[in-house]
Amino acid sequence: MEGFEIKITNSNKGKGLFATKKYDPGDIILEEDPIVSCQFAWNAAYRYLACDHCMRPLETPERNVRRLSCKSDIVLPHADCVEMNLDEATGCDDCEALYCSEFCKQQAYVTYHRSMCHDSLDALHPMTVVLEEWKQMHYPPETTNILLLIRILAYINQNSDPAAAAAKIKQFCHRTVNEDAELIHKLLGEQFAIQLNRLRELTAAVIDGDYIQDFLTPEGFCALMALVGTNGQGIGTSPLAMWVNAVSELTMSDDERKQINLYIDKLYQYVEEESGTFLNTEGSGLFELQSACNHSCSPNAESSFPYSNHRIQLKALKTIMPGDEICISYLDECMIQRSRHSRQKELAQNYLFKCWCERCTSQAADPDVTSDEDMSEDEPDDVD
Ligand SMILES: C[S@@+](CC[C@H](N)C(=O)[O-])C[C@H]1O[C@@H](n2cnc3c(N)ncnc32)[C@H](O)[C@@H]1O
Repeated sequence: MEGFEIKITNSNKGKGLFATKKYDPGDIILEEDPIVSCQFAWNAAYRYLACDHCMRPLETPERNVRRLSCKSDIVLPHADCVEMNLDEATGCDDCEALYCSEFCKQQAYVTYHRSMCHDSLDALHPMTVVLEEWKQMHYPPETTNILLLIRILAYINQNSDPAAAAAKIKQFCHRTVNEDAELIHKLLGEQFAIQLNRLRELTAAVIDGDYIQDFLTPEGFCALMALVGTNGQGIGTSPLAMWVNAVSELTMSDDERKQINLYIDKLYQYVEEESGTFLNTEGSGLFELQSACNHSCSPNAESSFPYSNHRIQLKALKTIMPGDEICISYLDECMIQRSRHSRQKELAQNYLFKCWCERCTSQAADPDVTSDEDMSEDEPDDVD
């Protein structure tokens, strides 16, 4: 590892990512492909077409914007500024999995797909059953992903050193049995114990192997679900965003630029009217380095997916000095502006931890953040 290391922060936050050199704003800290990733089941069900391995969109920006806005007559200008290479797309010979390239098809096959491949038209196949049942338990937005969990198990099974692969997975952030159960309760709701057991049985019917037995016991499966819930990194790609980025790079006159920006605003308005905020090809992945990155309400780094696939990039937002902890925000831009009380509530509810970042623990007042919404919340706010 160059420029950073993973070490224990303190007993409240566990491990963290620390700089070993100076980074200036905009510097790339790391880039990484996930151990495994996959698209959310609901996202795929709504025909957000993506490579089954790297999540690269498999529809053109024009087709994407037509589908999301329900306007079949939209013709995007400068459509050819986005290179999609859709003619390189290829399918698995035995099931319905679609890939953006022969490379992804091979990567998937050697990493996890060989032990999971099934005829997806067979409604009774255990894989189809587990995914259908998962979809009934989870309507978008999804917080975790049963297919990701099965891919993790398949990755262990297919690894040339399965014992080392299992040990690597066990090193991801995990908690006590009770904390895991609390997290799953939160993820699945009141029926969680029954549902968890059902998912465990269905998963065991899909995949089996000597080195994954620990993960298929009731406790082991609960811990694995919690591991996916706390370490699974959301991945989002969008053909429309690819087009918008590519258009912003084109040389044009000020007047043309003004026109195209107005046109883009209009497109997003159409899309929002029909599809709300459900715009991206979404899924999650398990990243070895990125998952060591803790949350801060005053982050010094941010992650993104600049290649429109599952490869993540971590970039400095501020100057980071050697020895500093590198933190991202798990909260969205709007939530991060709100008071300590609101942020803590959101993190406790959706991520099940009490935030020990510097902004939350500092005694200094932070008067910039009280919004009307904060003030109308149940408790008086301890404005930071
Ligand atoms: C993706 S992991 C980050 C790495 C983790 N600290 C570890 O030891 O592996 C996310 C978990 O780290 C902990 N965490 C992250 N940011 C935190 C913060 N600001 N305060 C307290 N705990 C935090 C929480 O337990 C959270 O579920």
